[in-house]
Amino acid sequence: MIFQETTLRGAYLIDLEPFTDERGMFARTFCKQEFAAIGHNKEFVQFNHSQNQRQGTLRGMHFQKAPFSEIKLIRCIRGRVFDVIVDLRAQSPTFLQYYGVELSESNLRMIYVPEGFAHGFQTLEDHTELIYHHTAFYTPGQERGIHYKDPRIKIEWPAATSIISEKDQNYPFIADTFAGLAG
Ligand SMILES: Cc1cn([C@H]2C[C@H](O)[C@@H](COP(=O)(O)OP(=O)(O)O[C@H]3O[C@@H](C)C(=O)[C@@H](O)[C@H]3O)O2)c(=O)[nH]c1=O
Repeated sequence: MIFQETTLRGAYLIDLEPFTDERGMFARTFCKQEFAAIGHNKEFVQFNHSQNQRQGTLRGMHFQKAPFSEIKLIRCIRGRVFDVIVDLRAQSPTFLQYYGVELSESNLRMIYVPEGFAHGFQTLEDHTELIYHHTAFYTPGQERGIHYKDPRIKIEWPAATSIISEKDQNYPFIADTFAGLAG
C-alpha cells in the first residue's frame, strides 16, 4: 500500500498495490505493520457495508463525539463516490478545512480518516457500494453531524443531490461558537 497524507493533517489517501494476472486481481487492504508507519495503533472493531441505489445519493457529514470517536478506513468496492472529510479537531492546523477525493472500484483507493473528522460521500454512479472499518463501536444516540451544505465549509459536491436521509438534511450548520472536537 502507498500512503499519501492528504491536505488535512493525519488523514491519508491509500493506494492499493494490486497483483494482476489472467484470473484478475489480488491486493492487501490492511496490514497492522504497514499502518503503524502512519501512527495507527488501534484495533478496527466493526466493519460495515453501504449500498446505494442511485447516482447523486448523499450520506453525511457524520461523526461520533469523544469518548465514542472513531478512526474510519473507507473503500469503494462498486461504482464511484466523491468522498469528503472535514477536520473538526480544535488543535488542528487544518481546522474546518475539507478534503474531497474520488474513490472507485477501479482506482483502488482508500481513505484513512482520523478521530475528530466528519465524513460523508456522494455517489457518482448507480449501484455504488462502500465498506468501512471502524475503531469504535456504533453507539446509537451518540451520532452527530454537520450539514452537508455548511456555509463555512463550502463543500463543492460534484452532482445534484438525488437522495438524502431526513436525518442528514436536518443536521445543523456549524455554530459560530464551535470550538472544535478533541482529536
Ligand atoms: C452507521 C450505523 C448505522 N446503523 C443502523 C442505524 C440505522 O437504522 C441504519 C442506517 O443508519 P444511518 O442512516 O446512520 O446510515 P448512514 O447514513 O449510511 O451512516 C453512515 O454514513 C457515512 C457517511 C459514515 O461515515 C458512516 O460512519 C455512517 O455514519 O443502520 C448501525 O446499525 N450501525 C452503524 O454503524
